[in-house]
Amino acid sequence: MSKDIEIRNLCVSFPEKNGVSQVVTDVHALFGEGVVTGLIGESGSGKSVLGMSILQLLPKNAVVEGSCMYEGRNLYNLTQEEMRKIRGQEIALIPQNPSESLNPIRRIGKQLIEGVTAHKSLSRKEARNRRDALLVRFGFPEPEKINRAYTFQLSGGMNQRVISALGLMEQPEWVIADEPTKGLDAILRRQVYRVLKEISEQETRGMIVITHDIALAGALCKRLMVLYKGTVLEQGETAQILENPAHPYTQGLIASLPEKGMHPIRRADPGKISETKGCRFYPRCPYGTEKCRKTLPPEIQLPDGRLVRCNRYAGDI
Ligand SMILES: Nc1ncnc2c1ncn2[C@@H]1O[C@H](COP(=O)(O)OP(=O)(O)OP(=O)(O)O)[C@@H](O)[C@H]1O
Ligand code: NI
Repeated sequence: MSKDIEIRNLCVSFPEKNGVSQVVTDVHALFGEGVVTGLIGESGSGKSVLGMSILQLLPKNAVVEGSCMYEGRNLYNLTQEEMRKIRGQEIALIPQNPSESLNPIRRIGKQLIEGVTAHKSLSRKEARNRRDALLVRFGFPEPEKINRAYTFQLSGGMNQRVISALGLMEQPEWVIADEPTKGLDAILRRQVYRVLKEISEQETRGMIVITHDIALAGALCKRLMVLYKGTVLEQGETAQILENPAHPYTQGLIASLPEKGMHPIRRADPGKISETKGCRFYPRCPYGTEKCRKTLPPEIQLPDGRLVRCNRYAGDI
């Protein structure tokens, strides 16, 4: 049975007072076994929504259409009971907001072993050993101090690392790490990167890393998916995308990196903002045409294998 995670035709919307707000539109993604895939894109592009959809962790009012196949089952159709068996043990999420996931009135050490002992995947002693070893790997040389602490006594960056350890406690087959290096200084970022790299090579079947940290994505991920306003504009091998971005948005994203001179992507043309039918990037695109304004470009495969959703590669403009 395939341990790939394959998303097809994913659309996610939220009902609003004046209609619906569609935040993910027709996403296809194959997260292959043995591959670390990075999801990159500006704030609000739908990275976390996509990640959370896999584990049915979106709020109840979210409307999720499409399929997410894993081991022959569509995860979007599983009951909460079936989903509970998958979360944490098969596929674990390291969430974006640690403070929402940690209990404010329980000591960190207890929280880290709770899930494992409830699922009986490890004995109490094994669970404590794994917890302490993970804490050391995530940059806490004296784990007993952290174990005794409460979440409010820790900094944002410390909580972020605690939540990474928590996500890995049950030795999941898959890890979805949402901004694992957020709030960390350069040294700790490198440390977290090294641990995730080791874990992806030694323990997991695959990993999805959601990040704004393109350096992290470049170092850790074999493949990248670039999201913009809920659509995937480019996906393929990391080296191809970073060295030779094809989509005008990816080109802009890379040109805005500090090492590339920090040239910001230009703002949306106010006259074009209301265009909603065509390419999502049309209002900001330096190459936008009438065709881009009117229709969502198809996903086009380039000779090197990557997929790009842009009319410039459709061959007829
Ligand atoms: N519960 C919700 N109700 C309504 N809209 C939502 C909800 N959750 C997310 N959204 C909207 O969905 C869009 C995508 O949000 P998402 O959190 O996935 O972005 P993101 O790419 O992870 O951004 P960031 O990098 O800031 O974390 C945003 O426009 C957001 O406002
Ligand atoms: Ni997010």
